[in-house]
Amino acid sequence: MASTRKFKPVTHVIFDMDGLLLDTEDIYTKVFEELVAPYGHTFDWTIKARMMGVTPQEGARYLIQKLDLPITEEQYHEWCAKRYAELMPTAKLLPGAEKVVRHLHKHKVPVGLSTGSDAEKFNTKTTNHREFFKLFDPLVTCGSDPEVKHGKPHADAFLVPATRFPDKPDPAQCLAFEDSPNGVDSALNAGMQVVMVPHPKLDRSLCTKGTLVLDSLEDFCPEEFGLPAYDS
Ligand SMILES: O=c1[nH]cc([C@@H]2O[C@H](COP(=O)(O)O)[C@@H](O)[C@H]2O)c(=O)[nH]1
Ligand SMILES: [Mg+2]
Repeated sequence: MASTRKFKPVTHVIFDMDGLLLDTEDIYTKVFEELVAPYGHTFDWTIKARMMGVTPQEGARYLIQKLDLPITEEQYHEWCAKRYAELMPTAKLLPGAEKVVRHLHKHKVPVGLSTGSDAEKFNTKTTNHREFFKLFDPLVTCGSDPEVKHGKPHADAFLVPATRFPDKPDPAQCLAFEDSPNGVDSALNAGMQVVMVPHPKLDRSLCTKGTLVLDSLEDFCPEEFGLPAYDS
């Protein structure tokens, strides 16, 4: 059979979370629009594209500085935490997320996760998806993991999870899935191939560096990266 493989074969997979597995980016947009409006600012996709994927600490520093907000980082985090608690548990899994993760897990493909979030916010977001997120090991929350010194777009956001797989794969054996430019940069800096599944509203000129760019996880063909094909 003609090889359906189009890319270098991989043996391990590391998924991003926000905006890739979990539909949280529109919630983030809503929270940040509410945060900046009282100061006469709008939270637009130019700013959002720069923030997606970074740790909460980085995000706070960036937004306060970029819009010269008259609030402290503590006030930013306090306000956001309150709105996340109210809104994030309603986040649904994105189309195709469950299918691809359960398929890889069933075929014993090691599946990890790396999110810019910290452990506390991760728990809030996954309130209604506890069983599903047990499928990921290793699971790295860059915002609170002492080994992650920088986080996305730096390589450590993907190198740290790669080193935590028991069989210690070479980063080139790992395939990353991301929705943000920072996340794609992080995976590429780590020497990994990366499938980008960008938000419909993300400027497509920022989506040119992914090994493969898809509109949805539902369009992913595992065999193109040497992974087990879906059972027909
Ligand atoms: O509009 C935004 N979306 C997302 C983030 C940040 O990106 C992280 C999502 O990371 P990831 O996509 O790697 O799961 C969130 O924890 C948050 O810190 C942000 O600052 N602003
Ligand atoms: Mg993301």
